[in-house]
Amino acid sequence: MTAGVRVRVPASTANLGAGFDALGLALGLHDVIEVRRAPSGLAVTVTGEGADDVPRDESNLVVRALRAACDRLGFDPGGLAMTCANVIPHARGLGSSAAAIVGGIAAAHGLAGKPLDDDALHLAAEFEGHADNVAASLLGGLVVAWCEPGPRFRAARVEPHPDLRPVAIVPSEESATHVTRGLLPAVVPHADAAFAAGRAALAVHALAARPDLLLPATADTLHQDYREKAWPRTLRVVRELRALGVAAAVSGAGPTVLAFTTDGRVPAGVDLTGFTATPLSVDRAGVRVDPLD
Ligand SMILES: Nc1ncnc2c1ncn2[C@@H]1O[C@H](COP(=O)(O)OP(=O)(O)O)[C@@H](O)[C@H]1O
Ligand SMILES: N[C@@H](CCOP(=O)(O)O)C(=O)O
Repeated sequence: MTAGVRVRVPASTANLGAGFDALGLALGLHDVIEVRRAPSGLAVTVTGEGADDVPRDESNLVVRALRAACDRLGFDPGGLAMTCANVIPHARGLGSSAAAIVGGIAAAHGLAGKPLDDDALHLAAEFEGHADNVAASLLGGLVVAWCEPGPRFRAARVEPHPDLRPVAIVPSEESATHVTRGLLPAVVPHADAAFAAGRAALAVHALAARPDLLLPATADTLHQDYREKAWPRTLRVVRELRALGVAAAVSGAGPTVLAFTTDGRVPAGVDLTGFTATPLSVDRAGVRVDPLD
């Protein structure tokens, strides 16, 4: 048991085209959470993203995930003083909720002196409802996530190609993931499912070994068009970039556009008014937990 922990947890982009709920990539954009043991009670301080919105009590997502992980570990942390320095934009499709959940679970494991394990991934995915973002934040790099009967969430990490330079093109407006999941149909045509299976498999190969195949690899038939009415400008940017040969896709549930490049550039000629384009690195390490004095 330690006096406190510092957790650094990466953002993520999910789906990567047609890999709906299955593929994720960790990004070099990190929230930092510090949790110290205290005699009693709960004190939460939040700076940066969500500072005006997120709750400071037991309903805070980081705290809820931390408590759930402590329960699973049979560990009573006592009182807690937590500070969250948030950088990942909220409700933009860059996995802020997944990072909050993984951050809370990682803090619990750090305080209890237990390594992160497969149960931590399953718990995080249960919280989030799907494993693609949480697996990326937990493991780093490129992840393939799936769910076994039980249900039991699992994921495998794949080393991304060293030349990958993602660019996040982030609009100012927000879009809640649960809202745009509600726009998805219960069934899709078999031909669309077959298209998506091929492209998602190709995406893993392209992101790991063949960046020259990223354009066909990031085409989607499973979610983007169904969600268009939530963020029409996002899909316009995706289509314009793809027409210019850039492997662009909706990041997670949107509204951010993710351009999978090898030079960190997006071409001039696409109207990005209202968006901010930020080149990012790929996070290869996943969540990091360090003891505090
Ligand atoms: N660091 C955080 N601390 C507390 N709550 C958070 C944090 N990050 C995200 N959330 C919660 O998750 C919501 C965004 O989740 P979601 O709609 O899934 O979008 P995203 O694509 O950013 O994960 C926020 O509005 C907030 O309620
Ligand atoms: N597969 C999920 C991914 C959601 O990612 P987020 O970053 O938008 O939370 C989906 O498409 O709903």
